[in-house]
Amino acid sequence: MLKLMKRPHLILSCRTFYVTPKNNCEDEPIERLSCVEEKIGFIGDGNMAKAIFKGIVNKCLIQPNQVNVSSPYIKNLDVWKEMGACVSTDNAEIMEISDVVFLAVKPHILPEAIKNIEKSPHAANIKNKLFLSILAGYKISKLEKMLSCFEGARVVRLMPNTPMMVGAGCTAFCPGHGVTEHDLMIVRAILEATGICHRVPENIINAVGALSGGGPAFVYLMIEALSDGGVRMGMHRAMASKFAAQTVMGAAKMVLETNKHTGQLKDEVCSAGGTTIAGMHELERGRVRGSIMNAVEASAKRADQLGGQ
Ligand SMILES: NC(=O)C1=CN([C@@H]2O[C@H](COP(=O)(O)OP(=O)(O)OC[C@H]3O[C@@H](n4cnc5c(N)ncnc54)[C@H](OP(=O)(O)O)[C@@H]3O)[C@@H](O)[C@H]2O)C=CC1
Ligand SMILES: O=C(O)[C@@H]1CCC=N1
Repeated sequence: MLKLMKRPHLILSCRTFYVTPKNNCEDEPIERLSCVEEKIGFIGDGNMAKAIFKGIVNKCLIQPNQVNVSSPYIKNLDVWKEMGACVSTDNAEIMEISDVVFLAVKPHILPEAIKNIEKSPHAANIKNKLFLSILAGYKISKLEKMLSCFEGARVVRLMPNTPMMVGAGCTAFCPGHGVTEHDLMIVRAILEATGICHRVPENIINAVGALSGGGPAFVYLMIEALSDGGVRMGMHRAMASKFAAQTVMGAAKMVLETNKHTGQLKDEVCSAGGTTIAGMHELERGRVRGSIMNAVEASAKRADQLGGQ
């Protein structure tokens, strides 16, 4: 609260929530910001950076001109300029002019992306930055070591997903050393404006990445397969795809809003001797459950490899 006294505009825009801690969650009662005044930078301008940008701008948490973005090819940054962001091919410049810096490159690119920044003329002004890493696999200790050349650098490791773009994201985060209460307020403001988030211990972040970080891809495959099945049985593609997506969204809402066990919800659809149980039998024969569990396990193990653990 002491820090907020110096920032009266933030006190005016605070709401207080309490999130009940659950297994694997380390959520704390904390004041919430309804707008973020800091400059937000993205090192890397790919799919995930765009999803976060669109998600927070759509919710008016920030204005587009608060955002700075860098990546190697100026032509690729035109789309960001059109959206109102400030762009550069110089990662050091974007770090200098931003308060909060998303590290949004592919994991194997990070060393190259920050390699020469220390020697750049901008380096002296890269102080007291909050770095938000969305990189799969990279441990906080490794990131803190890589960024230790920047005075006052703090790191929060996040595992987001692309549905943040449409306000339906799902992110776990884990703060590193020296992260302040105000840093956490910024992190929560960004993540809650774009979906749900929970603070977790770092040792489960790779599991989260496998389930919800990459999970949308698994679900798109399922939607496509449902749609293909509908087409095979005579539906037109456009209708089949729309019905498949709406069905997945409806089923997800039932799980989230009825509080019923998924097994019970499944039983409520399967009539005795009916149509759905005939389809369920095929899915079980195809070992769909085991395949999905294996997919999550393989993704989590790959994240361990990417992080060199
Ligand atoms: N996609 C997802 O659903 C999720 C991704 N993540 C993580 O997010 C990170 C980014 O993934 P994603 O957005 O999918 O990847 P993308 O490939 O879409 O984006 C990476 C971006 O980094 C740019 N880039 C390449 N080299 C540099 C450099 N030296 N300096 C600055 N920028 C550079 C690329 O530019 P160019 O294309 O011109 O090479 C590209 O725009 C990854 O670490 C991933 O693990 C986490 C959760 C979900
Ligand atoms: O596929 C990947 O490596 C990234 C991390 C989670 C989702 N996409």
